Amino acid sequence: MGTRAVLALGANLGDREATLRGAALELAAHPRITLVRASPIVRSRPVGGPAGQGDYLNAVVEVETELSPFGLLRACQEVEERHHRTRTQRWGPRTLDVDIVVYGDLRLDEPDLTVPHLRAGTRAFVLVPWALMDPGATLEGRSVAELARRAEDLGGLGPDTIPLLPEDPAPGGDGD
Ligand SMILES: Nc1ncnc2c1ncn2[C@@H]1O[C@H](COP(=O)(O)OP(=O)(O)OP(=O)(O)O)[C@@H](O)[C@H]1O
Ligand SMILES: Nc1nc2c(c(=O)[nH]1)N=C(CO)CN2
Repeated sequence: MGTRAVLALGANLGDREATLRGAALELAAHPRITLVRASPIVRSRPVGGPAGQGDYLNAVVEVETELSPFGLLRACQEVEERHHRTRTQRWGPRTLDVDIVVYGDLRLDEPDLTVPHLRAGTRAFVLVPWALMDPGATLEGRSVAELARRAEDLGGLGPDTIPLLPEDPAPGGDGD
């Protein structure tokens, strides 16, 4: 029995939809990661960072994994790396971010890994798709849907959504 974890995906460069879909499928293809369910994609204005960046597409996925927290971080970074490689462009804004939002009930504060993710509880671009995927979800005992309502908004974008996966897994997710 693995651990349930929630991962946040974000992209604001290139073919953002294709990047998010590719990332979800690559995570699902990992031998020690099972994709349980996925949120729809939401659009949001960039939070922080330099001015003039394009809008983001964000989504979250729930996975079950036998990887350790650092093993899962590494798997996320491998997926990021694959999408950061742009042969024609110099280093620029990233095409893909994959963050660990929660890993079971674990609390960890290491130099390279903090879970739950430090800023997840205030980021609408994480909380809104998470609540859409799992209306009953909690983050450190608090309702994710409630946190999503209290977070800063998506910058005037959304709530129109785009499916992340061609065919969403059945509600509840554990159809095996
Ligand atoms: N929960 C986490 N998920 C992913 N990376 C994390 C986490 N906690 C700490 N990190 C560390 O953060 C680093 C990634 O920083 P990065 O430059 O991607 O931050 P960012 O995505 O720009 O900002 P933010 O952390 O606010 O999302 C990684 O090297 C990783 O070691
Ligand atoms: N809307 C939005 N803003 C961001 C995002 C993101 O994924 N979506 N990621 C960031 C760095 O992780 C910084 N700002």
